[in-house]
Amino acid sequence: MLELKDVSLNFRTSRGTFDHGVHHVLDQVSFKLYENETLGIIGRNGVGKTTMLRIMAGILAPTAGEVDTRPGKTASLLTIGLGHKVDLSGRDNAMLSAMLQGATRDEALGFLEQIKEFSELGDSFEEPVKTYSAGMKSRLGFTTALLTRVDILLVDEVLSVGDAAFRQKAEQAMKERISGEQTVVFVSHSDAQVKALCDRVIWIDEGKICGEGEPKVVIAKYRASLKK
Ligand SMILES: Nc1ncnc2c1ncn2[C@@H]1O[C@H](COP(=O)(O)OP(=O)(O)OP(=O)(O)O)[C@@H](O)[C@H]1O
Repeated sequence: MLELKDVSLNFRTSRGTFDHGVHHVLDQVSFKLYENETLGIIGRNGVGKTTMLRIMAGILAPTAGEVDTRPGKTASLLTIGLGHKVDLSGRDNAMLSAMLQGATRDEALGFLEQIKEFSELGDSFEEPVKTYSAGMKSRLGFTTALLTRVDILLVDEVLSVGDAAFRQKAEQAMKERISGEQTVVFVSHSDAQVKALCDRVIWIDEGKICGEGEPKVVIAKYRASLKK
């Protein structure tokens, strides 16, 4: 479905702490994403998980290496608050996001009432997003992405926000979506979520893949490494 071949990513930085102002985030990372699987990506803060998702979504170009996506397949990144136009209402943002994720205008219009209902935003759906709390923004972002269809869903930490009731509902909805014919890459710091949702896990550290395979096994190795 999608393959990373020897992908490296460097960021230029003004800080002198990195090698000559270059921060090497990913170093020749290669893996394949298979159709209908849910692949988890785990690792410490700042190791490059979000960066990897952004490369897979085509938002960032790798410094070296290649990303091959099967022709005609769309990948969409689901993150909180990214891309909201804050002066527009929740409804207009939902419409825009749905269309950006490949829905036609008529399809997007058809989604709006479902998005309003699932997100439980009520009358706030018609208010500008700049008046929303973080939890309200996450409800809008999550619901919009949940209801639109993409071939590869790239999910970045979206299940960790919102209040307990919405989180439970979001997890359940994500589970249903994943159990169907959906290819997913899932970044999360929650072991329970990764174990519940993922078929396979990749553990990233120091720019490289440190472990790969069965979620339970890889998570145990990752957790043990943190205690050293
Ligand atoms: N636009 C940028 N310019 C410079 N450095 C960046 C940029 N984006 C990310 N970085 C750096 O790249 C590294 C990887 O960041 P990334 O957000 O991918 O990590 P992460 O594994 O998703 O972290 P977390 O678990 O905290 O969300 C970090 O050290 C970060 O500071």
